[in-house]
Amino acid sequence: MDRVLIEALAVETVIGVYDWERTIRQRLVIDLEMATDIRPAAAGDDLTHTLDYAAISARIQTYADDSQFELVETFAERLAALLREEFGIPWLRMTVRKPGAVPEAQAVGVRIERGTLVDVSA
Ligand SMILES: Nc1nc2c(c(=O)[nH]1)N=C([C@H](O)[C@@H](O)CO)CN2
Repeated sequence: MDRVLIEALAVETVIGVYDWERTIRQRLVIDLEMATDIRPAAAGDDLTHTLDYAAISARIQTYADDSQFELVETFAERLAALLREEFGIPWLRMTVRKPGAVPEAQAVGVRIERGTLVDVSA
């Protein structure tokens, strides 16, 4: 199935398990792959028939502004559920990276896939 992409979306949020992390905002970087059939939008050149990556990016920003989880797992899981429900996304793959959390690593984080991937192409 086709995908609409958002790559390396940077957000600031309260995230972390340690006391010092509860008082600051840290950067998370999100990659999102969303399954959808893009042909209806392409046929009519019509944004209303596809997943609007600008609207979804804006929703992720407000979610990050308002959330204060300890684990990146919780941040990712709840965001995936919210996006699937609000935007009717049948399947998504989301990577949430926390740069700088482990100084020796470029980034650490989680990757999840949620929903059902139905191939309607061909
Ligand atoms: N699997 C996870 N491991 C860790 C997390 C996390 O969210 N998921 N968080 C931390 C700390 O908050 C860390 O990022 C502070 O540097 C440790 N391990």
